[in-house]
Amino acid sequence: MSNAVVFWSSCLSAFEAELTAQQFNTWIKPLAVEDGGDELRLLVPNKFVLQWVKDKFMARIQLLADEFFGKPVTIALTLHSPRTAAVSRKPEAAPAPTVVTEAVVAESRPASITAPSPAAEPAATRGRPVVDEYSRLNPNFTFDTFVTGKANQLARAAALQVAENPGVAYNPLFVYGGVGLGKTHLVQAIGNVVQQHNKKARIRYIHAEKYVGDVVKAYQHKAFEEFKRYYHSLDVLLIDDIQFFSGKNRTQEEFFYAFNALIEAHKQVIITCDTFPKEIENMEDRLISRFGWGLTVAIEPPELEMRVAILLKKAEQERVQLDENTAFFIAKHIRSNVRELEGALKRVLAYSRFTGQKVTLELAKEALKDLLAVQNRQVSVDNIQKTVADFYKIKVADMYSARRSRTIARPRQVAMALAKELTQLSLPDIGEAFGGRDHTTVLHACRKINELRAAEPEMAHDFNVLLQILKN
Ligand SMILES: Nc1ncnc2c1ncn2[C@@H]1O[C@H](COP(=O)(O)OP(=O)(O)OP(=O)(O)O)[C@@H](O)[C@H]1O
Repeated sequence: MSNAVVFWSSCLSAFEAELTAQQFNTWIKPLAVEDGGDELRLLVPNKFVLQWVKDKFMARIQLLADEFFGKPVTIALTLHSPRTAAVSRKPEAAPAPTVVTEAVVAESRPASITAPSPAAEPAATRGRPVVDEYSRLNPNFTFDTFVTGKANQLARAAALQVAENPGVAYNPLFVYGGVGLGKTHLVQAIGNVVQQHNKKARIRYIHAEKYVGDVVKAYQHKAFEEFKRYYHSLDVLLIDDIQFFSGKNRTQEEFFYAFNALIEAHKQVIITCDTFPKEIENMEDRLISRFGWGLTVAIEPPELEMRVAILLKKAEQERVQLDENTAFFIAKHIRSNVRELEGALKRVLAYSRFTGQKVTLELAKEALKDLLAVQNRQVSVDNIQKTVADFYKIKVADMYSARRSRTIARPRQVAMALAKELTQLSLPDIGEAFGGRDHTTVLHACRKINELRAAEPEMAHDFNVLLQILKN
């Protein structure tokens, strides 16, 4: 199909205009085009994107293609990515040879860190497992109890795929997002489904800090062989908050071998983290690059309606009647993360039990009075301006100045978006606090920052960090 590239570039422009930046960057930008003779071949990086593009965008692409070429065009969606090679079941598509080489090197590490013979094992530790076999899955962390919204729908869809096809769909699955946004819940939901489908599956959920502890134990007991045997024999390894590996070189090395062994054997690895892989500090490059082999998905802070839905769901689980007005009140005031939202609801329910009164809006206001007072006191526009100026190393005065250079204007927009998110002020009020700017400028800033948060992991990260600082 000649002119395939020209067509694709016009198609990209059309989609860029029609979709949000997040949709465009997630679904359309990763595609490439190839001249397939009689047909047009669209190269897709993984099965997940393939299915989504097929369902949501194919009709539009077909229309654009027929228009461009002036005749009906056959379009083939084809999987094409080094990553898909790494996760394919086919033996020839196993991970790159370097992995095998490095795994072999692991076997011949210095004697001081390899397992001693049983006779050399200290009597006190003989027979004591270096890693306990208990798989700590919380049975309440299921897909059914996980409320879905824009903030987590992609992560949830990917998690479901992995739960249905462990070791095949995306390996590893890397879920990242701020504190208390449901990462642990979601990955444990995967573990629970896999366990239900296969009672014998060896599933290990472990918090990264505990894994570091296991490495230390293996050191102390000179039992790295046992450690390795255990971790390399799993069917599913769920490792939570991997940012805790930062700067822990020996742990990273051990995890590298476990990771390679599992991926090579088509066993599922699922990782959570508080940031995008490339932003994890003091983490070996070879690990960071491997984190991106499968699928990396974000969980964003939930928007208002989703927070309300979560509250209603939690109340239902507690068999408590919660009306929407009260749920909206709580959700409007507790914006930082789901854990805090849950905490606020628990407080309301405890207050209701304690006083023997039904849960009403009045009761919620009373129960959360202290919490909200602290919150309102803390988050003022002044506070936001100062925090953001410190964060980006600019002067606080630039928050109200007329300067328009990018290094000043962008942090100012971030501060405006934070003011919208964290205070009850109206857009004109916020404009006023930023040097008498028009409310449309504030609106534009909020939209722009939301777009950037969706499109650029760095902005999403900065914004979340600032939210956490301001809420604490
Ligand atoms: N979408 C959701 N639906 C229902 N409950 C949720 C949702 N998101 C989070 N929660 C609940 O919020 C609480 C905190 O979630 P979780 O522990 O999974 O967060 P996290 O992202 O792993 O946090 P951390 O970074 O601190 O490890 C849990 O009780 C969880 O059930």
